[in-house]
Amino acid sequence: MKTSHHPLPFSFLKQRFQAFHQSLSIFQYCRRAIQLVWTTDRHLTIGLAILTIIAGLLPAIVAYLGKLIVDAVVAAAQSGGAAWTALRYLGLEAIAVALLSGSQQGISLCQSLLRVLLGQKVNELILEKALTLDLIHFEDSEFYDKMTRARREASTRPLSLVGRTFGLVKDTLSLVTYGSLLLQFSLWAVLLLMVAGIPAFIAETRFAQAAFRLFRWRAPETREQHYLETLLAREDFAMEVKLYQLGEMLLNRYRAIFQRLYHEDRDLTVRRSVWSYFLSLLNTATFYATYVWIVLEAIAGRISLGELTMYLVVFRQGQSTFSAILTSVGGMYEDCLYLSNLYEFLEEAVPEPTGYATYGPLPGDGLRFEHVSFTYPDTTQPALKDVSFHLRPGEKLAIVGKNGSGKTTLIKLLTRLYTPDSGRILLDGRNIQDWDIDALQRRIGVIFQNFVRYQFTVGENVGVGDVEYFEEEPRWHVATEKGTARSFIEDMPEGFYTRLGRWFRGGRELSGGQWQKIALSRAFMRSSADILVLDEPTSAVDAEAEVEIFNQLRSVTHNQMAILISHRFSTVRMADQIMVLVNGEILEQGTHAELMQRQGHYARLFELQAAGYLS
Ligand SMILES: Nc1ncnc2c1ncn2[C@@H]1O[C@H](COP(=O)(O)OP(=O)(O)OP(=O)(O)O)[C@@H](O)[C@H]1O
Repeated sequence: MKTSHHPLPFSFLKQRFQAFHQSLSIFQYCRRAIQLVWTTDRHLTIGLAILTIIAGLLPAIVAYLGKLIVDAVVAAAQSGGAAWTALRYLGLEAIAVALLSGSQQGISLCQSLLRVLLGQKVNELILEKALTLDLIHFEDSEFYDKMTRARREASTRPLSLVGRTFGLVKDTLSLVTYGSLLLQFSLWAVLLLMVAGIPAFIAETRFAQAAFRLFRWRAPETREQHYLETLLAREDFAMEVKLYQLGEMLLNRYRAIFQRLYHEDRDLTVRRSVWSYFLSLLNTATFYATYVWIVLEAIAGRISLGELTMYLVVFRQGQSTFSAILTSVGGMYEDCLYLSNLYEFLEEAVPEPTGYATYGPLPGDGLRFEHVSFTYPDTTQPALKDVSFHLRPGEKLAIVGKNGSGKTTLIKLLTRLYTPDSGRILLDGRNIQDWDIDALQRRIGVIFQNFVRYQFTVGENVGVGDVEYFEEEPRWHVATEKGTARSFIEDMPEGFYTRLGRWFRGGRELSGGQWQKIALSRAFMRSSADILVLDEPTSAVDAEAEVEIFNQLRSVTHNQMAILISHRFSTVRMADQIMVLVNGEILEQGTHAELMQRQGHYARLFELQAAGYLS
């Protein structure tokens, strides 16, 4: 016996329904886009709404006036009466048409203004969000893609969505008024009008989904393309790209990515346009079928000549309005998908600030690392293992170790750019995680190896060390004096007001060592800081300048703690404590004399370097 059990169709239907429901839920972004526009500029939004309603109602009025004109003309011609009635209608129609084009112009004016404001607003939102993020986010490529996607498209999408939403309202109003005129002819004609457009709508939505999927998949390729563009077109890369003759190779890579993306794009665009043509044929067929019908009705004398013209206009325009509505909905779907990406980025969870303390229970205790370990996300090898040390106010600590031994990582943990996996870092007896992040960072002046070369003036390049006093020239003087940069700055034609870098007109380039002195001055700018961290601050300066910098460092930082990372043992030896890191672990720790006496790793490296200098 056969049982008629059909689980398949049911689950299939359920699946389709869920997919449909999911498709609809994407439209929640319309509300958010309108909110966004509303908060951007209320007046323009209200103006846009009013003009939209006017532009929606007028076309049907024009069509109706057209009918009145034809009927009045026919009546006047048949009875030989005056032409006044027809001319009056004609005048009214002219006014209505003028109003219609005025309202359309107004809509495009409001939209142009809103586009600029909205683009700025969304970009600001994205940048504000970027400010709140952790360094970990920036190093996460998936997250980075999300941000790139958000920045690339989303600043134009919200307005497009709002424009389409308003367009939809306008078209719907027109359609309802057309429909009520057409209803006098036949309910079937109204239904025909609607049914013929539905396939086009389904096709549009599908293609919109496909386009968005492509856009999402492609984020890494697009990012690579941007990166190649930067390599090829930016001044700081130009020298190496030229000397190694990388240009052609990079350009070929750039082209190859373009070709791949273009082929995918082309396939989708071709398919979209073929479908759209065939579906429009369906519309044309419906139109002519109805045309025949209306003409036959007119010949049979069941409708007037004026009605004939009005129905034809209404049907043709109704049909195009209806497909415009469907296309808007398809386009809105696409916009919403893009916007979902923007909001996904804006709503990315931001770590809550953990601490609020602005001072510690043991002022004067200095800095302590207690069994600190840390592994970078997505890596297995710990970058730091069980690191402990104590640095008292006024003491100088030098860290030495091979490349990749964890020196910079230690600084990143101290400045809370990352959080240790285990162990504690204490400042004035309080865990730095419990400190208010701003208060903590104000106490630390850092220069990293890859410090930023801002394309600002010299003074501002120093000033960024303490934003509170960013533009205070006397402070620039003090800081550059300490950083041994003052003399060469004063030799420049515009002194502290010389613009650095080549991006802007009149910019001047500095040598590597000069830049390093600027960065050093930047760290000294933070006069409230009592921990000074210098990550290879002298790698690019000459030997004489190095001695000067360190004598300076000693004399100007006698109350401050300093952590110095350096590969030059001639400067390292001047520190109160020296720490040797190997694979993230402390191998040796002590003063220069102690470590030399131990005849260990440090002593060996020191002698090796001294021999190098002597030979
Ligand atoms: N952002 C990061 N993500 C993952 N791993 C990292 C990251 N930064 C550094 N590392 C790894 O952590 C280890 C320690 O790096 P760190 O930058 O602390 O070394 P370093 O001692 O400062 O080296 P150098 O002398 O070359 O400046 C290295 O193995 C490095 O590959």
